[in-house]
Amino acid sequence: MNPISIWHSLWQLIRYNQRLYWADTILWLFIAGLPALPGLIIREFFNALTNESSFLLSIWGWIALFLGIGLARIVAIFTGCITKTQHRFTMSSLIRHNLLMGLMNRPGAEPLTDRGNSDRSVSPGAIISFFRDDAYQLENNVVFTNEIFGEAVFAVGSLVLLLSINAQITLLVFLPLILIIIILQRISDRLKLYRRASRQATQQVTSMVGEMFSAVQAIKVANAEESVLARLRQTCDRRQQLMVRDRLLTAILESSFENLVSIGTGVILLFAAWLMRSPNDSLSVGDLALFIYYLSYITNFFAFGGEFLAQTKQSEVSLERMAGLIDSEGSGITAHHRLYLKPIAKQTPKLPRIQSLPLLESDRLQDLLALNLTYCYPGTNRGITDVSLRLRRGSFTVITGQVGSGKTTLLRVLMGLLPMQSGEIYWNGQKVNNPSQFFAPPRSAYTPQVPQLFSNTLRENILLGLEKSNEELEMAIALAVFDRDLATMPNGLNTPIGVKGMRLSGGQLQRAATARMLIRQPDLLVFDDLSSALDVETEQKLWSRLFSIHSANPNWTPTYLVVSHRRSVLDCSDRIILLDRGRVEMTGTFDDLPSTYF
Ligand SMILES: Nc1ncnc2c1ncn2[C@@H]1O[C@H](COP(=O)(O)OP(=O)(O)OP(=O)(O)O)[C@@H](O)[C@H]1O
Repeated sequence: MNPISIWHSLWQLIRYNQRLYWADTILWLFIAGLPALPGLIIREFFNALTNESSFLLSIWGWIALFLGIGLARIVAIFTGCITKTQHRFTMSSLIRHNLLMGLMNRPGAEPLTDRGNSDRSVSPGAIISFFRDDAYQLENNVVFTNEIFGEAVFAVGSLVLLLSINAQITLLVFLPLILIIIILQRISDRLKLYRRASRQATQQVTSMVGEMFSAVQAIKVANAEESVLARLRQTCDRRQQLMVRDRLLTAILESSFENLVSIGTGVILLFAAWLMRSPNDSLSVGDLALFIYYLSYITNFFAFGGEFLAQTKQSEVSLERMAGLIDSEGSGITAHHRLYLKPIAKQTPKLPRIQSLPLLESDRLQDLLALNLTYCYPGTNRGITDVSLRLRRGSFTVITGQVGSGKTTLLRVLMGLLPMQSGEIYWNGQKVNNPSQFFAPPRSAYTPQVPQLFSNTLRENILLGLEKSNEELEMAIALAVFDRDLATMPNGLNTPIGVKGMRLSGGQLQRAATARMLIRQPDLLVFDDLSSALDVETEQKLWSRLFSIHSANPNWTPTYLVVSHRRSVLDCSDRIILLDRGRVEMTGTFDDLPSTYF
């Protein structure tokens, strides 16, 4: 994988909305540049006092001129705030969008890891620090570029002006710059090291808070409140130390740059004063005033530039972290995608409709072949090895085996939810190169042992943004044997089901997830052990409704792949795959199962 270039990434971000970027840049040029005008006025004013200027104004004229410039700057600042806010929001939205898309495109059951941190696993709680802090860091860095651009333009202008007044003194301004560059070079590794450590410490805290909240019951049952809190305190203390170290280094650097340029300015002015005392001095009082005024433009730019470079080093850490999380190059974080944000003074664009397009006839499942699928969980020899299977259109295949024999792993590898380490999958004879994107509705749908539902209404959970008629919704609910349960809910489909569906029973959760699956009318229906949450009668009813799909709807011929231990399910299967310690022990029918199985 190519190393990530922060400069290239910043350029990619700048290019995303160039109109907005340049509008903001021009406004910030005004904001940075308007204070330069008083410098010229000051020169004329002082020269007028010593009769060296032909630009004569009354005292009110001078005041009006200053006020006019001040007013223009206020207007520029207000307008600049609008463009700046929009630009900031656009930048962080793009980064967060890409981060989210990267996470969505990963094999869904693979644990999240931080490649930049020895492949340590990242808990869902810790993701916050990537989305919040790292995205913000990059956003800050991009918007800094147009401010620094404005500063640079005026610094160069000032430099030219000062060189024309006195080149000797002007060249002295480069002394602080040289020192700033030396300091930055020496400190850049440490800057990155401290930033990485503080980000990881934040990640540990958010991760622990997330785990604690999702395990409140377990903590209480174990009477472990004190020790969990002590551990949290320890993690927070460590974060505090690392954050202080990181912030302190940044603050020391910033103040060093500012002090360096201030001291440099002092030295230059002393030198200028000394020059003015010499008999062949060519510096007028107005020139000196102008010199003092414009000198700060150049020196401030150096201090600002130093801070910008230090910030860029820290952004490099953020970029590496985010790219490591989604296992992509840095370009994945800054890739251009449409965002549907509200533009300034325009209506918010409409989001595209989510439609489930029917499969082409040629794409419908006729034959699914998986050859030698192998996957071992990281750091273990557990998982599945060399598992092959074949599914024909309309068939009913059951995967069975002892607890821990690899049934769930096999389904996940086949569906692309875990990345296979070796093996091949063919859909109608065509090789499937990216199972995680291929095995999705309307080709296939999967209900895991513990389905994930969201804190929303039942309708939203089943549709997940899909546009379907009420009849289709009702049909999917009836097929999933959820109709009776629904009839007892006063708000029907508009019933909120609570966080992760906690207001539903285990069986209701599983059947709601089944309805979510069926409304998409997939060709391949994959279930992981429905019997874990359903009683025998409900499960039987569910199977009889699922098997009636084709007769009720001849355009839909589902193929079934299920994990089950239940005799009744095994008995009506076309094919059984018996797994043992991650390998296929037997492929056959119910009668072929070894007598020791039951
Ligand atoms: N995330 C994981 N990390 C490490 N090992 C795992 C992980 N998940 C499962 N395993 C191990 O992989 C093996 C297969 O697990 P799997 O969940 O596929 O079995 P299973 O047959 O579906 O079990 P069950 O009948 O309990 O659902 C087991 O030995 C299990 O301990």
